[in-house]
Amino acid sequence: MAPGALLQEDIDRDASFVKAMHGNSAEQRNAFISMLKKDGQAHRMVTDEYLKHWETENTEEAREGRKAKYMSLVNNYYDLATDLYEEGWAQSFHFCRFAVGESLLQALARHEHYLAYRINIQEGMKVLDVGCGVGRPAREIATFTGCNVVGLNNNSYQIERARGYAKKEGLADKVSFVKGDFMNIDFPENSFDAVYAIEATVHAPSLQGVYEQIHRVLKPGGTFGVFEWVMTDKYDDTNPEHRAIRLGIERGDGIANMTPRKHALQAIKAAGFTVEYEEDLAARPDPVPWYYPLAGDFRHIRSLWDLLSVLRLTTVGRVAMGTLLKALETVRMAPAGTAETAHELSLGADNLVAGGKAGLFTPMYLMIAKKSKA
Ligand SMILES: CC(C)=CCC[C@@H](C)[C@H]1CC[C@H]2C3=C(CC[C@]12C)[C@@]1(C)CC[C@H](O)C[C@@H]1CC3
Repeated sequence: MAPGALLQEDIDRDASFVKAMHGNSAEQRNAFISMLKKDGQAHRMVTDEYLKHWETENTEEAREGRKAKYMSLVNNYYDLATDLYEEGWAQSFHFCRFAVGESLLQALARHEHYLAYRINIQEGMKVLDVGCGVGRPAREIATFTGCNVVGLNNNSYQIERARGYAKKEGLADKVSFVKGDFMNIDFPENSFDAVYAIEATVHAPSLQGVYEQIHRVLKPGGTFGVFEWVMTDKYDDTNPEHRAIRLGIERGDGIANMTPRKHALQAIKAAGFTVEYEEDLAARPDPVPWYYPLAGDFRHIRSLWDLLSVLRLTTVGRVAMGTLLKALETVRMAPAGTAETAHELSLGADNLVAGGKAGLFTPMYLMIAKKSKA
């Protein structure tokens, strides 16, 4: 089956799972309470569905299977992970560089401002955010630049939460959210002045496919900027340890197929873009590495608040969270499968840190690309 071609049964099953599982929990602003308000049986089914994608071995054939099912894989993943992300990290579902003494929230916002600056977003522009999560970057960039952002996302639960936050923050006239598949973007060609994607297009079954869609909806002369998740040039596909890290990241982060950096660069060019700039920002000699909160490196902590936030993200903090969730599951206060999901995310985090430390993986391969004027 061609990437982007979806099985109707997957779409229907996803829609009924979402309705049954989330109920009205998207309206609850506190993510931890949202997590407790899921339907237990539906949550268990979605957890099992997600884990089923990983029953096959670490082969390219198995990846082809996951690529064909990317939509249910990614939707299952975010149906399970969204509340945990918000609770344990922030409403910005991405990594960032850190300046010395900078808090996580400051650094996340700065990373978003940097991309907006690199693609030259100006006041009043119409901008597309591809894979917008619960919309924190869209709200930040709209506020920072005065542009109007449309967030595209295929996860209904995230869309509902994104709309709720925009309304609450009085930004509903500046940002809007549309449910849709980034492999088949449902906007006319030449619709947007600029497009950005922050750590989202890695979920696509084909980078060229998603970049082609972005190219189509971007106005001639417009700029696309992306922070891509890729394996770096140091990654050796014949090395079993490297392959295990790649698979661990894919499984822990809802990714059907993560590709090497060179492939991403070829894909954006093949999609019709002229690449103006490309750089792995993780390769800069920063004093504080991007993975420090997950690695629990206490040398970089500057305040009590930093300590409290980072403690929760370390292996010990993650195990403590898993234990709490298991206890809540036992007394039926948390839906079945919550602790298992937290465990999967935690294993993924260990692989992200291992990949980051070894320089095999980057979540911030920056590409700035233009659509020609003609
Ligand atoms: C999946 C993609 C493409 C991007 C998301 C990047 C990050 C925001 C996440 C990657 C690993 C995540 C983990 C958590 C929060 C969000 C991430 C950092 C937790 C800390 C959430 C709380 C859980 O108990 C443990 C998670 C570990 C992984």
